[in-house]
Amino acid sequence: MSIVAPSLLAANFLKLEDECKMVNASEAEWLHLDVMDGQFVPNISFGIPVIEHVRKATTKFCDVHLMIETPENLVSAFKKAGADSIIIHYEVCANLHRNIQQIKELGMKAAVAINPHTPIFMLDDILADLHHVLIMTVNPGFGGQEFIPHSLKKVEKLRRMIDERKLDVLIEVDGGITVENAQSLVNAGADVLVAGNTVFSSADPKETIKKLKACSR
Ligand SMILES: O=C(CO)[C@@H](O)[C@H](O)COP(=O)(O)O
Repeated sequence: MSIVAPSLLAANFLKLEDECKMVNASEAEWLHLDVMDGQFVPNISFGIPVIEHVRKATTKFCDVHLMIETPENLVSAFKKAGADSIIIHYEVCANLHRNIQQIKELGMKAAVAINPHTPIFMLDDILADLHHVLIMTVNPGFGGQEFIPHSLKKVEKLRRMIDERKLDVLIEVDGGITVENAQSLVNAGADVLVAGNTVFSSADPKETIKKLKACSR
């Protein structure tokens, strides 16, 4: 069974409480929260005050994906807002090891995201310090984009790297995940499926979450 993480970016922002209730009542274990700064990615989403409110409405593990520059300046504010895990981008962190330690010292699970152009081997010396790795399967910044097929190979490579070293690191995939392609990602080695539009634009979101969750290796 996979871990499903609905991405709130695709929710109806006028009805966030209802959207959280729907996720609470579903089989999803995580809620994925996309924070964008308009600098690292060409879009702005939501930030700390929204996450503080969502935290009160959700019973799920809050997985906060920081698509921002200098994430280290805001990590403790996101902890206060209720984050359970923080994902920072490999591409913006000159002191990645230090930044990961900072997240862990604050009592959160630490994760690194890599963009479609960043090879898996860049994670070689940080992998053992992570709770999960987020492989971006679209270019970050927008929901509703098409899955980049090459990502499957990256998931396979990372799975091999984790298994060969007998590490306990989860692989999360994010972007263009659908009920149709989810099983192939899980076969390749993914553990956590982030899904925005597939869930929130679905006629029956809870049933869609159930179908994603049923994907297993
Ligand atoms: O981080 C991002 C986009 O930058 C994702 O989390 C999207 O929110 C996924 O949306 P869908 O592709 O599933 O609609």
